[in-house]
Amino acid sequence: MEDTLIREGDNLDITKERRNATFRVKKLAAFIHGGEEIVRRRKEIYDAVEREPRLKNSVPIEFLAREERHEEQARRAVAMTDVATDIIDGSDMFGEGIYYQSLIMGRDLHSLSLHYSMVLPAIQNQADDEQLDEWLGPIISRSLISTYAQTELGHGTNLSKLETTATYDPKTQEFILHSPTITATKWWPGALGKSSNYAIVMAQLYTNGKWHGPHPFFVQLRDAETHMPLKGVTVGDIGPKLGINGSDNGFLRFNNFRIPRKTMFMKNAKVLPDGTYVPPKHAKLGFGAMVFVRSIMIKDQSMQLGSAITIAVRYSAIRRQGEIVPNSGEVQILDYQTQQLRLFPQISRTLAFLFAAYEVKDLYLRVTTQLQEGNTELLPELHGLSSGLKSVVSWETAQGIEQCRLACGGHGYSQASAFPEIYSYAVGGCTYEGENIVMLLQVARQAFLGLVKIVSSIRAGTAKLSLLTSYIAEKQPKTRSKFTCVENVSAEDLIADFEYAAREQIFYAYDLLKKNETLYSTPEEAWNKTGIELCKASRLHVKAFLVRNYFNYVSKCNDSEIRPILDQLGKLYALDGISGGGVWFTRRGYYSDDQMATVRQGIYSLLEKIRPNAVAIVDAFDFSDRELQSVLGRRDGNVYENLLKWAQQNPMNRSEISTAYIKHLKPMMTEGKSKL
Ligand SMILES: CCCCCCCCCCC/C=C/C(=O)SCCNC(=O)CCNC(=O)[C@H](O)C(C)(C)COP(=O)(O)OP(=O)(O)OC[C@H]1O[C@@H](n2cnc3c(N)ncnc32)[C@H](O)[C@@H]1OP(=O)(O)O
Ligand SMILES: Cc1cc2nc3c(=O)[nH]c(=O)nc-3n(C[C@H](O)[C@H](O)[C@H](O)COP(=O)(O)OP(=O)(O)OC[C@H]3O[C@@H](n4cnc5c(N)ncnc54)[C@H](O)[C@@H]3O)c2cc1C
Repeated sequence: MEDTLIREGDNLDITKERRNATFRVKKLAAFIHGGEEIVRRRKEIYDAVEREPRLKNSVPIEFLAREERHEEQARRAVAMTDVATDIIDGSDMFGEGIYYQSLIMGRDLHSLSLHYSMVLPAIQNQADDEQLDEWLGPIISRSLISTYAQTELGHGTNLSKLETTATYDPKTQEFILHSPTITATKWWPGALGKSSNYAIVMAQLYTNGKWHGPHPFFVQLRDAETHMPLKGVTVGDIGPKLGINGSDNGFLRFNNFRIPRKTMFMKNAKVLPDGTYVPPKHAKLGFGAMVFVRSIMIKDQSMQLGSAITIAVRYSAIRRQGEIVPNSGEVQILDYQTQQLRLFPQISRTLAFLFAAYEVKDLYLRVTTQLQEGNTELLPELHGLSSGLKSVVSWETAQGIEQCRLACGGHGYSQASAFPEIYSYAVGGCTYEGENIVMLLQVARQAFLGLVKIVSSIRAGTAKLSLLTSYIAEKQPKTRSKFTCVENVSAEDLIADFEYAAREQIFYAYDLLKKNETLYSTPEEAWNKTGIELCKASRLHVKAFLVRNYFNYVSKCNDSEIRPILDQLGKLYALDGISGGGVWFTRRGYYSDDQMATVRQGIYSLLEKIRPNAVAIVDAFDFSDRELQSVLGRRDGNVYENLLKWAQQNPMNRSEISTAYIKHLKPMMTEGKSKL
């Protein structure tokens, strides 16, 4: 990171903000990113990317039409991966990988996204030794391009009802892949339409007349030389989307397409030459690629929210609009209390999500090590943590980005702000890798070792609880929340408040489920009728995790310069959650009306404390202008002159007279004149 973010020629308001900060940005950046060495590496990577001519992003992506964008993103993806090993540690997908990619690709996916984010981890973790030998080389050398083809027109969430079949033929030792209906068409896979010549295909496995559920196969789709689809394969692009239009998300159909036996991933489940099926140690090991992306996307999402809030805070520091005291001059919009309430909680959320991303990364790595030793014990915990975080984080990120956009008024609506790109990219995370509500229901059913199962075992006194769930077994306090005022409240008290709310709702949802089981004829119907309350329980459970994890992470910081800032942001995160959560905290009088009013006072006082440091805090997220790609969020704060430049470089302004005028408007006006 740069020694100082202040330069000659910068906007005076933003410079003053930086000069008045009470801490050194470098220190906070080091804490946020996990140490000085990591920040130093970020700078090294940034410089290397800037030096590399092939990584120059000269075309402003937002002015490109879909096909041009797809082509430009393919060019960037190839250049990025050509030089990656000279610049980053490619094994660190959670850290250097995400950062490096964001510098080059911006907020978009591309021809190689799925190749690296799903296929590579699937091959590393689900291929047997022979398959690994055969597939890993071409994946790494990029002599083939691959994707992950699971979702179909008719089914995405419910994997057990996927319709694509893989029927084993022992005579030829082949599987026959087939799409029996229109709804069996694979639909959505990234880079499937035009880029990939291989795909992991999820298909229902049949051997010797028996069904064994969905299994992954590594399938060649296009000719290695001509890139034409192979006979029996129909493939194409599904068309423009809300975002990620650099990616050719595709459709795919098979017509009795034969593939060799060893194209089925065989580290876990196996089909022997005679068709005998050998089941895996854990039924869901074949879903590992999804768990990987759910784990990695938490950091990506927090960085999207972080870039949105950096843009909004910097812009709010240079934008002057209206007067607080009449005739005393227009104020920076950052001085409005309402603006602060819109923005500062997004700073806290970014940090809470980032610190949670560090935790899920650690768990993912532990589970991967365990799985290599054949131990599946921690898999359900990872499934729960990654599914729950994925849901809550992607939802709050999308809402937070939208608040940042609104907080920038009209300019927030322009592509020059970058908000449309950030939002349309990030909000995809609410849907892909498991629709958020569905994932919350998984949390209720299974996550953190199964909230629902936990409740019954706690009541029976037989619960085996992990660190993430042990609070559920604690007795609800009979007394009120200990909250008296923001100055005195401790991290432990705030964590206790969130655990109270989560515990209350978990037991409430459990009791309702049990009641519904007596009212409805099947447990599944009872489950459906309890769905809303179960989702609320999951959300509160995840929020309690986020608060606990935030304060645990921050407790490692002993630096008197930055610790107060982290404490203020943590308190704001928690108090904003309590104030917004209302009813969850007032149940059984746990929070009184007076306490709630004091919470709100506490928030106002935190906003005031954070205000002088707001620009410096977002500076510490360490986003370069290259990453932000936002005229509003420029480091130098020189927004207005650059908005004008941005508009002037717009291809529509290349000529004074537009074709729309020549073809349509001029004839109309001429005709109008003739009628005068
Ligand atoms: C460098 C920058 C990187 C940034 C990242 C950006 C890259 C983004 C690229 C985006 C690409 C997107 C790709 C995709 O979207 S791929 C398709 C993803 N699809 C889904 O996620 C589908 C969602 N559905 C499911 O996961 C399952 O069907 C569902 C979990 C909903 C149910 O599964 P199923 O019906 O098979 O199982 P049951 O409900 O019967 O449950 C049985 C038990 O198994 C447990 N379970 C389920 N899944 C798992 C798992 N993965 N691991 C461990 N355990 C699992 C489940 O909880 C049940 O447990 P219990 O019986 O104990 O209750
Ligand atoms: C940007 C993007 C990229 C993608 N990339 C890929 C890819 O590379 N490969 C791939 O295979 N797929 C990909 N997908 C597909 C994605 O994984 C699915 O869209 C996602 O899993 C949701 O499934 P669905 O579309 O079937 O939604 P549906 O399941 O039809 O969901 C529709 C609604 O029904 C509700 N619902 C569904 N089931 C239940 C239930 N059991 N209980 C309660 N409510 C329920 C949902 O909550 C939701 O509100 C991508 C999708 C997007 C948007």
